[in-house]
Amino acid sequence: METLHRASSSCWHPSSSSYSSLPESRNGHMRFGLGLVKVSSISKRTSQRISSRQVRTNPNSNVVRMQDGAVATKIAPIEGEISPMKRLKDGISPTTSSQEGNDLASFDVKKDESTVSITVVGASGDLAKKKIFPALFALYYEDCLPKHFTIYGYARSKMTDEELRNMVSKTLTCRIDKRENCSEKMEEFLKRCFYQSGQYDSKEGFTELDKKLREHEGGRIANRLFYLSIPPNIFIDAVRCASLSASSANGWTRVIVEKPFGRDSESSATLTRGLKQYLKEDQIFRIDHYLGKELVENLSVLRFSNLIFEPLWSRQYIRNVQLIFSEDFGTEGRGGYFDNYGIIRDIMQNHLIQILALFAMETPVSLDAEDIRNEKVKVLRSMRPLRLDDVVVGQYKSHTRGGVTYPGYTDDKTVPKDSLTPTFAAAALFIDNARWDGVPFLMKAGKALHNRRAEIRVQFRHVPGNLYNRNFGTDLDQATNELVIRVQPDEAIYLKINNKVPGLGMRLDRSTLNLHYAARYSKEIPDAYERLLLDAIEGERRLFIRSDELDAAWALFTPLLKELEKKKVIPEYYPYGSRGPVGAHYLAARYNVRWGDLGLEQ
Ligand SMILES: NC(=O)C1=CN([C@@H]2O[C@H](COP(=O)(O)OP(=O)(O)OC[C@H]3O[C@@H](n4cnc5c(N)ncnc54)[C@H](OP(=O)(O)O)[C@@H]3O)[C@@H](O)[C@H]2O)C=CC1
Ligand SMILES: O=C1O[C@H](COP(=O)(O)O)[C@@H](O)[C@H](O)[C@H]1O
Repeated sequence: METLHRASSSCWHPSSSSYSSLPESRNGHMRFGLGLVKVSSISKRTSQRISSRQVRTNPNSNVVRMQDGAVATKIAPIEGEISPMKRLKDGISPTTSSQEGNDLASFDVKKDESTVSITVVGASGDLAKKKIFPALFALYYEDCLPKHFTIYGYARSKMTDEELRNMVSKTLTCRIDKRENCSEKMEEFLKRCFYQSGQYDSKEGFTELDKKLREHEGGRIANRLFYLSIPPNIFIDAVRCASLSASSANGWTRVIVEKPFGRDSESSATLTRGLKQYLKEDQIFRIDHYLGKELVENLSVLRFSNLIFEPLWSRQYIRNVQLIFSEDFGTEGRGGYFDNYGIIRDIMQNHLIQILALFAMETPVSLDAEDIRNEKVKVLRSMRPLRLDDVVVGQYKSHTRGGVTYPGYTDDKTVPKDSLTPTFAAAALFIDNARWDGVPFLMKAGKALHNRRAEIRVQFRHVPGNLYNRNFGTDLDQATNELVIRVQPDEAIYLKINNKVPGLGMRLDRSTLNLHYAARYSKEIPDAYERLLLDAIEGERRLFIRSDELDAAWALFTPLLKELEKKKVIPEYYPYGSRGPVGAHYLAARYNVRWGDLGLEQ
């Protein structure tokens, strides 16, 4: 039996729909969540053991990966599985049909007959060099890319294939824990990278690209992924030209769109309308790279696969939730972009609100993308739009420390001297539904602060009638439990508890139950872009933003953003490298909240 994907223990990918123990076997096929799987390249002995293995599958992919790296193929559409016809209609690669000795139409993909071409539009840019090419190489190294794949860089800059390879090679690294054959793998990878120069609004440029892609595809089923790594004002031109001149004729065509998705509700709706002139919603993959971060993905696992958290996950036990993002560097080099957006659009309206939605959503019907996104939208639509009163904005100013002078935001040449753009914001948000009524969700995001960190802090209520109250002194808030999910750096999940200090007396102290990833797992954590690129290749939409989610998120922030601009609200200035404006503390105090990241022991 053919193996449809190079079996690899590391490319075991958390695609959505099933995460279950393996199902019963029938004629060599395993009952599997939404469909049947034919287990390929698995010995009889292995298949007997298989039921104890955990499996995940992607509803739009025929490839199913076992936890131990073996590979199986979904062969029959049952119980809501996407039919081969719908796959064709949706632009998902068609599959060949062969009877498999049962009454269900088999649709094994012949891997040799399909290719994936990934075109990085804006290949000469910062994001492409910093994130996209390195992530593609990491996927290649991990054997996660299909057998037939080609990578194209597309941009206006004149470059040869060799020059692109040279540029890309400077950005590639191997994981610390996996260096075997690294340079060999890099060479192989680079040979699969090519370049086409062209304008973003030029059908000719994309027609030329199409011609070259077709040569590489060699008559196979051609699946094409375009990654728009370009400034937003040219998104629509590029999509128009790519879709009209370089869409796949017989496979799927998907487009990854980078943020910003507009500046407010209106511009976002215009962008969506523009994209939908040329693409169907299910071809659009709006990326929010925070959704690809390991601990953000883990949020649902933490909540829904442990008994102890979900019962506490409501207003009944949670006093407040804090979403904190800080960077210890300014906007250096990106001031031009940033000044038009500011921290609320750059971080809060997307990364933090997405985390909040995942954190607060009800249990989805299943792990399918649409079920999860439906629940996220409900949360967003249950929230109150932000009021100016519930927001504090700040901007960093120059600061000299240890003989070094750190520039203020407006010292950047690309930023107007009188700019009021916030580089820091704190906000109190509320979800008006039964689960979260009255619970403040506090957000804080800032650049040029004292550290680089992204975390979720959940502060629990006081223990009613606590027998040990007198051991805590007067500050009872200090004695409540706090769950911290540290997204980065140094990923960890820890729970602050009260504990008796060993000894004959009765002294309590605060301790932590700590799941520190570096200590627990030896494997390096993949970059968010790796996960998201792999998802896009596999047609998994769970970690991408649907247009109604985007609309709901903008509806929360647009009135505030307009008011800030109309009233020309002056930001509170804070020194580069500080903890940010003190206004953030007053805001929190209004809701009886103390930021959890300020204490000595955090
Ligand atoms: N860089 C980052 O860390 C992040 C970026 N993003 C988003 O990703 C996208 C790409 O970002 P980034 O790589 O930093 O962008 P760049 O400014 O580096 O632009 C990418 C490429 O687009 C072309 N380009 C730049 N400006 C223009 C213009 N005015 N008109 C036409 N073409 C232009 C250039 O290529 P050429 O001249 O060769 O055509 C450039 O190399 C943007 O939407 C950005 O907002 C999102 C998150 C983080
Ligand atoms: O989207 C953005 O994210 C980065 C922070 O990403 P991280 O993965 O390095 O935490 C931020 O610096 C940038 O301003 C913003 O556009």
